[in-house]
Amino acid sequence: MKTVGIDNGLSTLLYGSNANVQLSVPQLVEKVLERKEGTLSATGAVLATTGKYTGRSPKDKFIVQDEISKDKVDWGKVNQPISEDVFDALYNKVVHYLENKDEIFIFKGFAGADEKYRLPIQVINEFAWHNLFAHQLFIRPTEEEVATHEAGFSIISAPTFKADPSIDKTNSEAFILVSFKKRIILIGGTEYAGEMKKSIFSIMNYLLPENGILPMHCSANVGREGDVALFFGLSGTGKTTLSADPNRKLIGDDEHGWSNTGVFNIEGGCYAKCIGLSQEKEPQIFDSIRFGSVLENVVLNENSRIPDYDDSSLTENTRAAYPLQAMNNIVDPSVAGHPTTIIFLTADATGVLPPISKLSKEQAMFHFLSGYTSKLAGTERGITSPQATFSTCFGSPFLPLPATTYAEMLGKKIDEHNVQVFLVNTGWTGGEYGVGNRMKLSYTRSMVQAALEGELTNAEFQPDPYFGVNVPLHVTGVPDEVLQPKKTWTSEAEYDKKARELAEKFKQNFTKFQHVPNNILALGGPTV
Ligand SMILES: Nc1ncnc2c1ncn2[C@@H]1O[C@H](COP(=O)(O)OP(=O)(O)O)[C@@H](O)[C@H]1O
Ligand SMILES: C=C(OP(=O)(O)O)C(=O)O
Ligand SMILES: [Mn+2]
Repeated sequence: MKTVGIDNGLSTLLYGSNANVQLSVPQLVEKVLERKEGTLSATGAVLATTGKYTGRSPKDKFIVQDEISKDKVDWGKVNQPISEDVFDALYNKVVHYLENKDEIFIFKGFAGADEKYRLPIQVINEFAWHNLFAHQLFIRPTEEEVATHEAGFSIISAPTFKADPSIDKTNSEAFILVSFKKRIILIGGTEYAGEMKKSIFSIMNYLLPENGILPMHCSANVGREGDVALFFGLSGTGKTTLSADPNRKLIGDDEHGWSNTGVFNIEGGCYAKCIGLSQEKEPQIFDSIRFGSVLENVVLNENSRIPDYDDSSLTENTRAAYPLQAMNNIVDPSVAGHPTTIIFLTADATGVLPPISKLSKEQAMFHFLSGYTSKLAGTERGITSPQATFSTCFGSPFLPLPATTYAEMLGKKIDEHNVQVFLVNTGWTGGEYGVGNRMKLSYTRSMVQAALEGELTNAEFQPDPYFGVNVPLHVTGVPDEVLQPKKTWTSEAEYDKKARELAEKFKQNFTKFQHVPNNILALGGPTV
């Protein structure tokens, strides 16, 4: 990908005497312990807590509105504008702040596993553990690549620098600012490491389409026959969990690009939610949490240093960050062919969407643009129980361009490669949130397996009475009644009421897509 070398006054940070450049994992672990930023778990993972900000803070995220971004970005609540002056003033303060620290940490690497499209990035951190996170999550360069590395985008992260909204014109003490002109992401006031990875994803969502590549908020894996599957979904819907499959090689757990030759991971590591994690239910993830992994807001037993994954006292959004290489079943480098199956994951808190259904082309476009799901507890600030949301492309917080840009690209690719698309509800069953329960993970896994291994190709289907999507009557490993939401509710009348309400919400939400062809709603939307 085309890149520009940036200096932008960064040289005082990059070449300052306090700069620790490209430390190795063990060196970073030592730094974390020496600086008392974190502690060590029984398996050698580094544990850090993040204080007040234990999830992303969307209200504190801004994009600089300048001549480059002005007419491209889909401005609004997700992509809030700030002026160049505001950015520059904060930028100068943060650089000055970091110049005066005893030590800072710099990682150079890449975003994008396909060498043709990769973006050289550098991450400049106040915290050693954040730099370790960058090392684990982004793509590591070889020694030769470091020597010639010229960053095309930089993250500067100074969590202990707090903005003053009245002077700095931010929303709070925390800020995540992106300048496409200066090619800088400036983060302050928050210690949540996820801001770094998701802001690189956000800029890739801006840059990749310029090269004809579709960026996607999805996980990806590949089966024995080379069959690639994508799992789109908002946070907590199961991208990471369901893509870690002993029968399939992992490509990546969260962010991918789809080029003319196939899909590639944007990252080099995974960032798994680990609340309730157990070796029995999620062995691949559990066993990847080893030396140098980062555990964020996980509580350890004081003595044994064994993580208590059931402890949500710091947040529901506890996380583990580890490199792909920590898993034993991966594609390396994370590049593969065109997908044959796409799964849209939704966590429906109303419990009316069927747990698995097959979508027509129009239904696929309708559901991709709708992006109906729930925000689950913890990932975003202020969310403490599932909250229904329509998140375009199953990733609206990360999309600088209009949703239709991505949807049109996806539609073309689905046609061109004859991809089958399923909608999988990993959310509630037997009633809405509070009454019913979350779908059993083992059932969801069986449904996914059926979709990926051809069991559903010639299966018997019945259209859902409200959404028209095709629901299979049988799936190996799943009781038949689980497949029909109505049969799982104690009151059929209650189910009908909720389903109708949700269908209405879908239609209401879709009115925002004025320029989308009518047949998408007519043929792809609710049937009531
Ligand atoms: N039926 C289900 N399908 C997928 N995940 C489930 C299911 N039921 C519970 N979970 C839990 O929900 C969480 C999904 O998180 P994760 O896979 O990290 O989501 P994402 O990667 O999309 O953010 C995990 O903690 C997983 O154990
Ligand atoms: C890290 C995040 O998402 P995911 O759960 O999809 O990894 C996030 O949304 O901050
Ligand atoms: Mn994930």
